[in-house]
Amino acid sequence: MNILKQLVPTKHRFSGLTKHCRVRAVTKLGPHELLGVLKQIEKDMGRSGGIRYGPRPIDLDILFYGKFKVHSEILTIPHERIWERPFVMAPLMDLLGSSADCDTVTCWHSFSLLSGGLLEFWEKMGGESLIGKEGMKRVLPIKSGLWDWSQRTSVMGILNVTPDSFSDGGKFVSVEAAVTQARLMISEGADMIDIGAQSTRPMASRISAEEELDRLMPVLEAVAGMPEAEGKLISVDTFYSEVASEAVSKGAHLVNDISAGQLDSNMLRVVAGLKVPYIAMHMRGEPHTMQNSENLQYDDVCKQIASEIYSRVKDAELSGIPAWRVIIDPGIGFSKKTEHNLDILVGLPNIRAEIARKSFGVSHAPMLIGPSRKKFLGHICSRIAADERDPATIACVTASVLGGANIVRVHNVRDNADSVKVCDAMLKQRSTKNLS
Ligand SMILES: Nc1ncnc2c1ncn2[C@@H]1O[C@H](COP(=O)(O)OP(=O)(O)OP(=O)(O)O)[C@@H](O)[C@H]1O
Ligand SMILES: Nc1nc2c(c(=O)[nH]1)N=C(CO)CN2
Ligand SMILES: [Mg+2]
Repeated sequence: MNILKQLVPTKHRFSGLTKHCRVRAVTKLGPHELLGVLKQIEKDMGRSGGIRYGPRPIDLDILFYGKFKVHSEILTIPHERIWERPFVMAPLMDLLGSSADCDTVTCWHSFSLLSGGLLEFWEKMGGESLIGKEGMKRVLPIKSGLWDWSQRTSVMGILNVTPDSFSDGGKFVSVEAAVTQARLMISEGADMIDIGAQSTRPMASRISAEEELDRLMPVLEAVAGMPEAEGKLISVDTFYSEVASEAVSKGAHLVNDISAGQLDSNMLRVVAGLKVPYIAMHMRGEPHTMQNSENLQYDDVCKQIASEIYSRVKDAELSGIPAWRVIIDPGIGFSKKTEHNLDILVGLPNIRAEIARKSFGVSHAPMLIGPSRKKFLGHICSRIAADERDPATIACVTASVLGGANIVRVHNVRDNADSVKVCDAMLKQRSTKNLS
């Protein structure tokens, strides 16, 4: 397996009856040497003889080799059957973006013999409409299984164990109160519980990782141990690597980082080692400075958020977190004015389209939206008390799900779960109609 360890699996988010994975990597091996090594790996993994094109434990093929074409008795590059196989094309597309970013990729496009390159070829094959069919779906490895996040929208219930959160500060600090709230949210339909022990509202003063851990751990352990939490996911809302690491060792399944790695230089490396999904949220500055005027300058908010999130995901990849483990979040209320939050809520498809210019893989990442009870809703609806902002939150959740969000982070699970169900039913109806 040595060679596979050297290779960096760039993006793979697909599963079906078989798992299909594409890897883009650098190697010193020549094409025939590489084929020899791949054949040896297949053999070591138990593939011997067997039916051509039939079931097998593993099949390693070379699709492209830089800009080269190879044609020998034992090797043809580009691989001859790329063009007839949606299960090859789909993950291959996720390695690309809509604009070719180097000569090699331009060359791969030219191999398709179409002026629109691989993109046109994929569209002709059926494109995005093939996902969900042909045994292909987008999934995220989580806990011990695969989470098929594209089938329906997930509801993340917020559990703040902070004395100073803007909406529910102080309410769930005791372990009993926190467990009761987690149990209630699960009974109301929460798929995940996001536990946070540090308030990140504007101007919140920062507490240390030690203090955060002291607040978090008793609650996390109690929630993780609840029989009702069986089959549910627990995320930890933290920007500290130490907290993320400790929390995952005690039962958290994913890390939710409002800073996308910018507030703790060890965060990305640590999360890479934890091998759990990572929520990378867009924010400029830190909670103390995010609403400063320099952090609120946008020409085109969706475009800039897309490009800034993409940079964070790229950093995460370079630190060892594969892009397919990343969940993206445009960060409602973080370094945003009311108008920016509204631009995001109506512009989620634009954010994805903008990311797609760089990487189809990242543009198809699960997207989380967290508008719950935020201040801009208070401004729009003249609701000073945060817990009066639930109807306004539902409006945002509705727009988000219809715009392509896959996870909504909310305080009031009961009412938002209904909104999500209706939106999912509408989306299903829309896709059925598009097919007919
Ligand atoms: N680009 C390529 N990548 C891998 N093998 C190739 C390539 N071009 C030609 N071959 C040859 O094809 C032979 C059979 O391939 P393999 O054993 O992978 O069959 P298969 O897996 O049933 O077919 P496929 O990979 O198309 O599904 C290999 O031994 C190899 O010599
Ligand atoms: N991923 C994510 N995490 C958060 C968010 C949010 O919008 N997204 N909002 C918060 C403040 O309420 C705290 N944490
Ligand atoms: Mg093969």
